[in-house]
Amino acid sequence: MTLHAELALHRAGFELSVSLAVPDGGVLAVLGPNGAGKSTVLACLAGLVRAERAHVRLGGRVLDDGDAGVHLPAHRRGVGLLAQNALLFPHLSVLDNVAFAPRSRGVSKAGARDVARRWLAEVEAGDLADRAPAALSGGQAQRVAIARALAGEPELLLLDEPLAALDVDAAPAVRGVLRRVLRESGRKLTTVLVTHDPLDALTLSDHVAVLAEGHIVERGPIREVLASPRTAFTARLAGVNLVAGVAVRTDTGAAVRTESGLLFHGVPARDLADGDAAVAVFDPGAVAVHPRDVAVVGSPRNVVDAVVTALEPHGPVVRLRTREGLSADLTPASVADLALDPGTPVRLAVKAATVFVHAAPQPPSRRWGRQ
Ligand SMILES: Nc1ncnc2c1ncn2[C@@H]1O[C@H](COP(=O)(O)OP(=O)(O)OP(=O)(O)O)[C@@H](O)[C@H]1O
Repeated sequence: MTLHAELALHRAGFELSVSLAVPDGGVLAVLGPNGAGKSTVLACLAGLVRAERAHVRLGGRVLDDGDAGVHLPAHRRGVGLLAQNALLFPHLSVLDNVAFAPRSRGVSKAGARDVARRWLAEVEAGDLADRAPAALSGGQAQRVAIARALAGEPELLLLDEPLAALDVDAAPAVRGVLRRVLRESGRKLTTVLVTHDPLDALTLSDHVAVLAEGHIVERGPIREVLASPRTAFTARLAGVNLVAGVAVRTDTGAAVRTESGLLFHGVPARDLADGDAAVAVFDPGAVAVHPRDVAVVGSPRNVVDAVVTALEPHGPVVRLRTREGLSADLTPASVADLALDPGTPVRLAVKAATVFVHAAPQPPSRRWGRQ
């Protein structure tokens, strides 16, 4: 079922205003920093929190229509919610936990158990049917919780950080199960997934919406959003550098002027206009690191003084992080040659040809100001 939702509410120091659409069978990942409003969006969709302005439609059904005073209770929404923790009923066996949802829809006890067995097999937990929840590992319990959510035959599945509580050994298997049940051909399950983990977003979803301070600041196919990040949050997810400011046209292309007056030169996107909020995006591999006291050779357009804060292994290279928020990738040999340590002052150089300048979202306060 296609989901259309428009939600707005405010709390002390927090305003939420989002509209989102997920096509029939689509998986939308909602990403964003702590406190951005991700769980609040899910709670509104699940009917657990009542937004001040709410229009939510699932296929032909209206779940919320603030103007008409419609607010369906959670149990009448046809929505399955899977949280970080499995939250199984401790006094019921695994089989009866999963059978609970079809039972509540009026299916006979034997029929509900058949449905439960089918779903347990689907999540590779058929052999756990007779266990008590207390006798399950975290990964097993979460698989059972997936089966329980799906046995209710929801039209909309809401996943709130479904892998976050699992250890690194258990998460991949459960991710694999989720991926399979979400992608199963012929199943038209519309899903909204809240996650902090870009890997979950990449492996489980088709589209992504990035939420910041209660507003969607980026959205689109996940690979496109990560390829052209417009906010620091998405840049960090994508592992690239991002410098924010205002677009300035130059003789050779464009630059971003930062709040401190620094100009960052690069190749402009086609739709960029002077004065737009803009970001300069570049790969840590494109950043050359020099000692502070030696003149930079060649003619890179962008030269920034920085101070090393951390050196981290990153595959075959070492990722250098700086107090100024920029990262650079170096070989271990260069780190040794340059005698780099936290606290070392350095000079970073980036060629304009490796920097992409494109429009950024307006800060929420400015957007509000215009409405
Ligand atoms: N029950 C509540 N009562 C009052 N304020 C709340 C409540 N729940 C959340 N908030 C506030 O609403 C804002 C959005 O919180 P929400 O939990 O939706 O963010 P989130 O993006 O899910 O964050 P996280 O990634 O940390 O889980 C935050 O400012 C939070 O402090």
